[in-house]
Amino acid sequence: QLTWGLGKQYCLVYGPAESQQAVFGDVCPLLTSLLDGYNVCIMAYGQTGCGKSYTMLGPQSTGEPVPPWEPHSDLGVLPRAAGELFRLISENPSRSLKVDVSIVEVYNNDIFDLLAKDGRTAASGPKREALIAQEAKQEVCLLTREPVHSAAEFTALAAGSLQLRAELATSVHANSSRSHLIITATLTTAPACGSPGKWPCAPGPAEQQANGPRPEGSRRSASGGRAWPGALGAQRPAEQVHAKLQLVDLAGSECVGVSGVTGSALRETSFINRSLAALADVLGALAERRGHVPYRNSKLTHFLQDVLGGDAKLLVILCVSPCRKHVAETLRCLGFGARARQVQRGQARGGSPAPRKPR
Ligand SMILES: Nc1ncnc2c1ncn2[C@@H]1O[C@H](COP(=O)(O)OP(=O)(O)OP(=O)(O)O)[C@@H](O)[C@H]1O
Repeated sequence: QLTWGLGKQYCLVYGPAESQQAVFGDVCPLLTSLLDGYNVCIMAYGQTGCGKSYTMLGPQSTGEPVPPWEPHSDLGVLPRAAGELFRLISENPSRSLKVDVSIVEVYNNDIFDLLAKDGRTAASGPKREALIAQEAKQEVCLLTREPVHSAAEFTALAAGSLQLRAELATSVHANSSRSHLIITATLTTAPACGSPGKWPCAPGPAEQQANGPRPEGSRRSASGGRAWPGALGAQRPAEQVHAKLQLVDLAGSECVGVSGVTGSALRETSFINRSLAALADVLGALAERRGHVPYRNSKLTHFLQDVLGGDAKLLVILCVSPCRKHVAETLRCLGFGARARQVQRGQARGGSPAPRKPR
């Protein structure tokens, strides 16, 4: 694995024997930045079967029950980040930070809300496309948001949603993800509703009007009222978005000749490769500081527009195969990382973790 940190622009390299704990050791300072108010995105990119889901989610990336927390276990970035997030929140309870989680997959260039519930039974229903609404002439993606109160709740929610994620056995990987998975934790601060300490507040009539009707079955909660790319719901003015953490497990880039897919799987591969190419195009446009950045060429880049083009802290984890036969894909992956590294971000808004020396 190689990690490219945008903004600070540094690169760390991990060998095959490196532990998940060691990888997270270098990711962890970003959680402090999150609590400091930065938006943070951690994204895994690479060839199919190279360990993206393993790195991001751990061995339970196939939706198996989450093992108990142990620092030396194989837990991935997500459960570790969740643990660190709630540890940091508990250190300063006076800030009254609240965490809501939304989980989507981008499959065949459509966005699916993996937390959408069946309206009547409130149970996980069949996978449902995210609802799009028009708000102030902008498209807003209305997603289900689940409040979580502990790392265990956060991790269990993610593990449950993985069972809905599109997978397929290919000749390269038996559990190949066919979609991009985006897990977003939104941190909000307590609303200013006249009586300090009352949390949560019931929305007032004006606020309800501003929000409009909720999508059926949705438990949409507070949000910053963002436009489509980072857009995670309609605005509730009383609540302030403090920062947003996005964990992105991209579908793997794939050479059709090697993976041997046909039919609908071939169509999926084509969508995956096109969206990854669109992501590379966006990074290329940002790196060259072009006037037009083609975010709208794919739902993936449109959804991630906030973190790609904004002043969020973006960390790209490249997963590459050590096998000689995959050298072409490996070089492509490194090319993506090099492009990401050329993107100049805005000036940091505050203190940021010092980069460690490459190993
Ligand atoms: N560092 C590692 N240690 C042990 N096993 C690993 C490691 N990385 C990956 N694996 C194993 O390799 C297999 C493929 O990994 P994974 O599912 O994470 O690949 P992927 O890059 O997400 O693939 P795809 O893009 O096709 O979904 C899995 O069985 C996983 O458990």
